[in-house]
Amino acid sequence: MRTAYSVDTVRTAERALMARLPEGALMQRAAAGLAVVCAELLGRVYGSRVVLLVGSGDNGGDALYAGARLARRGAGVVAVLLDAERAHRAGLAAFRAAGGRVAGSGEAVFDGADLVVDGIVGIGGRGGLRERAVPLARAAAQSPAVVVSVDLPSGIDADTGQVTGEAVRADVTVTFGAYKPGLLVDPGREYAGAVRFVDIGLEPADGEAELEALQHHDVARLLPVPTEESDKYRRGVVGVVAGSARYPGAAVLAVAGALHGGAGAVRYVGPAAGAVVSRFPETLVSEGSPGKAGRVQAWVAGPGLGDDASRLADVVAADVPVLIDADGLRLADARAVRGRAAPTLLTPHAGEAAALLGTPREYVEAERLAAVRELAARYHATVLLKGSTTLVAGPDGGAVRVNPTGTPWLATAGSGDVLSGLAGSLLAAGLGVLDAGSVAAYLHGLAARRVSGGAPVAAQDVAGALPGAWADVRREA
Ligand SMILES: NC(=O)C1=CN([C@@H]2O[C@H](COP(=O)(O)OP(=O)(O)OC[C@H]3O[C@@H](n4cnc5c(N)ncnc54)[C@H](OP(=O)(O)O)[C@@H]3O)[C@@H](O)[C@H]2O)[C@@H](O)CC1
Ligand SMILES: Nc1ncnc2c1ncn2[C@@H]1O[C@H](COP(=O)(O)OP(=O)(O)O)[C@@H](O)[C@H]1O
Ligand SMILES: [K+]
Repeated sequence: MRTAYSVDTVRTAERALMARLPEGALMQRAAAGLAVVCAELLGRVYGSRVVLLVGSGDNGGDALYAGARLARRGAGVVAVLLDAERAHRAGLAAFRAAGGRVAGSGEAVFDGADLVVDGIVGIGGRGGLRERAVPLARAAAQSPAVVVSVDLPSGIDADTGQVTGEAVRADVTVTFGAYKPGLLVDPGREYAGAVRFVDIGLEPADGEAELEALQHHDVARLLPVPTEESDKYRRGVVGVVAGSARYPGAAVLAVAGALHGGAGAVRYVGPAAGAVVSRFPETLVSEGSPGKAGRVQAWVAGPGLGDDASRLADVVAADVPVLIDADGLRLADARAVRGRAAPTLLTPHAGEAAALLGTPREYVEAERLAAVRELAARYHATVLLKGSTTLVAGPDGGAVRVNPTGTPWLATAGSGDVLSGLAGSLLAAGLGVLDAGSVAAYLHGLAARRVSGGAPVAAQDVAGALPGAWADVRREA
């Protein structure tokens, strides 16, 4: 599991570690790691040209010490100081002693640069970039040089990933001691480029993580795998309430996802039974009410219902885990959802989340982490917020899961229906609700990447690639 920690938690861990180490040791560890990554990116350090953007805090200090290391190896390193009076004193002295040079005012430092090191501001930053730093961020973006951000891209909020105004766009971010949430959650994540982690010995307290990202081995451990004793009922039955005369395809896609989620059988209840069976004859179909469809271990309700709320109340009243998606989020009775005793998983995209919260969509997109937590608390439900960064939050606080797989090619009609079916099937197979949501998002994203390879994908191809994604996870874990 990869974990990310808030600035407060990082600061506490930093103080504890600093108390045990000689002064300056932590910054030396950070700068050494940063210099190693810079050297790797340069290929040949000797004769290369490096520009440091140096703010007046320790983030600038890291850049200066790393610049000193590169200068000693024969790079031509020039530092642009945002505030000459307040630049990290010892770092600047070391930089100069190593042959580094401070840029004069108006000097065209970016011309011919191979690498720009962004040490403007790190976890001490508040708000978007200050005015004086903005032209530097723009010039770095326009230059062909590789941009490396120190700890995090200057201007992104470390705790939330929010970007207010301008921020540095990095090709690579070298982060120290702990991942920060803003590196894993959009929009900040997009500014960070590839994130490299440098271990400086920091040990944030157990249970303090803000975010968790599953990795292959975590997912492999959670996947439901049948044993000798299994039969289709013991593996779990998932019920799908989706589709309408107008949107039969949503039912087909949700069933496609459900068939690949590990449940032993899929029941479909609704008016698209004909379309479902002609595509997936293995589905058990009925047209009446969900309450009369036979036993299931979890329900998926909502995709493609249109305005037909008639089958929802039965599902919301069921005493098994229920996933509510798409039209179901609009149609379900909020009080009944909040009052459920069995686990509930809501899977809105940003627009649906905004409608549930009564906020503008822009708020959800800018502050995904706050939005998903707020929704989970308000509905006493686990919430999977879809989009460029998929987050899954439980109703009782605790770390939010952030999905590390996926591709923007997933933004295609019907791919959310596949995800609902998949997650519902994992619920029916017995996974906890946070695990079912995050494992589904992981496999879904992996399947999309597998099938896309940089080209457009259709939702049914994502469903078709799910078995391959399972196999990859189990083989590579
Ligand atoms: N944690 C660890 O274990 C380790 C941490 N280390 C490093 O220390 C870094 C944190 O250093 P830090 O605390 O000195 O703060 P930092 O990020 O340099 O920012 C403060 C400066 O930025 C300014 N400023 C503020 N907002 C701004 C904005 N929007 N736009 C522009 N400027 C802005 C602010 O100005 P002021 O408000 O004072 O006028 C002040 O001058 C951390 O990220 C990591 O790199 C490693 O060395 C070792 C291990
Ligand atoms: N920019 C993006 N990058 C990555 N994944 C995305 C992006 N936009 C949407 N997705 C994913 O695509 C899927 C779309 O689901 P949804 O919005 O419900 O579409 P539909 O209702 O048409 O099925 C979700 O899994 C979501 O996380
Ligand atoms: K930075």
